[in-house]
Amino acid sequence: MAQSEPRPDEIELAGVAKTYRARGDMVGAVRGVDLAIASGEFFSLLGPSGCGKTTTLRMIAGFEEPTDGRVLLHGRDVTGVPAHRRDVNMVFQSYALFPHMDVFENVAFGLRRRRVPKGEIRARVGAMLEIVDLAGGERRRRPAELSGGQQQRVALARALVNRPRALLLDEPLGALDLRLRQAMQGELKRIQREVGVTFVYVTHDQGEALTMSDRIAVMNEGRIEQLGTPREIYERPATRFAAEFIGTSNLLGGEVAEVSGGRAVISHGPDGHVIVPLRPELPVGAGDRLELAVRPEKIGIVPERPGAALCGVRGTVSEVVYLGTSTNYTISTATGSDMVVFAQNAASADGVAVRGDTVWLSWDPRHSYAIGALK
Ligand SMILES: Nc1ncnc2c1ncn2[C@@H]1O[C@H](COP(=O)(O)OP(=O)(O)OP(=O)(O)O)[C@@H](O)[C@H]1O
Repeated sequence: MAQSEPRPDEIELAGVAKTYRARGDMVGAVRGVDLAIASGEFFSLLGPSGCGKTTTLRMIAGFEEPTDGRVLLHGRDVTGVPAHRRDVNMVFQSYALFPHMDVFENVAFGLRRRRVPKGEIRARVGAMLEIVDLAGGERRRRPAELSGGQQQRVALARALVNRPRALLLDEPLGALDLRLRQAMQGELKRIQREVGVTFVYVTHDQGEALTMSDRIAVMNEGRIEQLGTPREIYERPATRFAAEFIGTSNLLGGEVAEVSGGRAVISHGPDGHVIVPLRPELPVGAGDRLELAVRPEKIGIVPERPGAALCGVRGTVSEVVYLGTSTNYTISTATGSDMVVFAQNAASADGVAVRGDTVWLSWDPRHSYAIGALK
């Protein structure tokens, strides 16, 4: 069989920057973003408020023009091409549904405007309402007669019925309460898989990005701090910002006592030590000061000092919070800093430790990751 041509990336940003002028000040909203999103990918832009996610999305849509750099859609340079001539659609947090039209007409609107034949409209809208699970009596209701989640699904159906090559979603679940938001996360993912359209998803919710995305770009102050799969980003955060923004991290630091076999050993307190695998892009020698992180669920609480092959940090239990399936422990360590441990409440884990106990924290060095030099 002949090998198929590699498909061009669906969306490509090359050196894209956006500077706004606001009351005489120049605001660097996006500061040189390079990324390539593949066809059919569920791609998230994740970061805190003001980091430039929405501006990046609006430049892909064509609602904003970059100050610098180029936007390519399906291999074609569309910088300067107006939004309505780009083969992408956007879904807003506010849904922007027509209040006087019922569900069917809201979804059919774009097709009617493009003078698609009536029979085809009926078939396409009907099929789309099936996909978003609104094919029953809801199809004749107006937006005000629908729940938030149902309105969200109408907005989604309306955007997808035009068969865009990519759908851009700006915090689409932001207006929903927690339970509905979690239910809709699963729904959105299912719909995306079913229609096979590229999704670019903006969110400041790390849990949402981790559960839904094929890949995530973590943004901070207009730049991409890290780009990778949810697992890569969670297990190997490249920077202190990524380590702290996504999940909970214990940050430790100190002077490197020894480097061997691609690992650095750092003393911790009078009798503890931490071992950390080194990354090629982060060269470190004995005497350098290094910061590293370890996730709370990777750490075990043990009564005795662990062997030299494991990391071992001594401390006193200062807080125990029982959460049903797990217990969170806070440990004041010998260097005075606090560490957090999440322990599953398995049958064998009953009463691991109580407040005031002196314990050892132990973990496999594979779970320590170096995040940068310490000043
Ligand atoms: N039209 C504008 N004029 C001036 N500054 C703007 C404009 N739009 C956005 N900004 C600024 O650009 C920066 C990035 O904004 P952007 O909306 O892209 O961030 P965001 O990550 O989407 O934030 P949020 O999650 O709060 O929506 C912010 O500092 C914002 O104040």
